[in-house]
Amino acid sequence: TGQQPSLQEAYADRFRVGAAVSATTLRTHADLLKRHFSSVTPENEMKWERIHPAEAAYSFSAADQIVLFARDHGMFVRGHTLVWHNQTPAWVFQDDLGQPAPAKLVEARLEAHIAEVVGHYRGAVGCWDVVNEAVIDQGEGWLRESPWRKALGDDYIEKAFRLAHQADPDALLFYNDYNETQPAKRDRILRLLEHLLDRGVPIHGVGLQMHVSLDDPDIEQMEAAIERYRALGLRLHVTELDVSVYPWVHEPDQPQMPERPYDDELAERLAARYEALFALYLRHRDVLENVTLWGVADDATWRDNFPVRGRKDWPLLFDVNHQPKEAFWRVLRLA
Ligand SMILES: Oc1ccccc1CN[C@@H]1C=C[C@@H](O)[C@H](O)[C@H]1O
Repeated sequence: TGQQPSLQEAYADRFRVGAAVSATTLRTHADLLKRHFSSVTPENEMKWERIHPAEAAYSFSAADQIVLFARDHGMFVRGHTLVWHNQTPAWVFQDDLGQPAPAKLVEARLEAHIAEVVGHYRGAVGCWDVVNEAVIDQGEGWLRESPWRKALGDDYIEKAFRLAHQADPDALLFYNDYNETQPAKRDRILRLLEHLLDRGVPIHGVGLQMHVSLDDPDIEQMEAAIERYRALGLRLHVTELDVSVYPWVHEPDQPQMPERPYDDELAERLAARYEALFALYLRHRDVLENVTLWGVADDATWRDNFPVRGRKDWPLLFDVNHQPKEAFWRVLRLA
């Protein structure tokens, strides 16, 4: 990476360029991380199932490694994520007989978790994805029927934000979601954000996951959504950008595209897509402060197992040998 121009230096006066990391990729991808990124997000190490595996047991060591690496290299840290319906252990919602725990017990656990985790990283984590994916994808409702909502009702979201703010008044607090530019879901997210803002809830930004494919969603749809979110006066972060070379098939009964090789045609289509995405982000750099990719290189991407387990994907800026792809050069030249 010595001779490579630095991506985060090229974008330094536009927005931070970040990457999701694990305690492993901290080592295996260290050179690329140090050279090209100015923000890191623990991909899994701060999720409830990892950091608070049992009621009386917190496990900070893996996330601490990431936070210390970031501190050593002057990188911003995005905390991910305090309240989510996935990767949260069942004990949180159960009493000691394995029955659904009463609301007061679940609320006490929420309070303890946020106080302990946000308190532990106070001054080291610059912002938190306080609540992840609380809004439904399809259908007529609004909020997802998550274990949190079942136990605590709709205002678990407000509670989580207020608890996080109490634990670290200086941390910026974000709501994070995916399919966030799809108009119907966008409008449900906007309804939630307006509800929180109207109630004076301490929320500072919206996290746009931007898990996209080569051709969808289109830039116009994304820009229309960005215009709506920024109109609320919130900061924007792109939090989990990756560009799958496969179409996003939502319907479980629909066939998924079979694995395809990463050839020159794909390399060019991916490069053009990344160029269009970063041009969009640059148009909104006055409120878009952080663009984080959900990984560093194609040898370590969650997309190899979602939505199809074992189907190789090629969604990031560096290839399986940690070399810059055409997409990297096109993004760099845009700065
Ligand atoms: O949770 C989902 C469900 C369906 C589609 C996409 C998502 C995206 N969900 C993201 C992806 C990977 C995880 O590591 C992140 O924590 C999560 O925010």
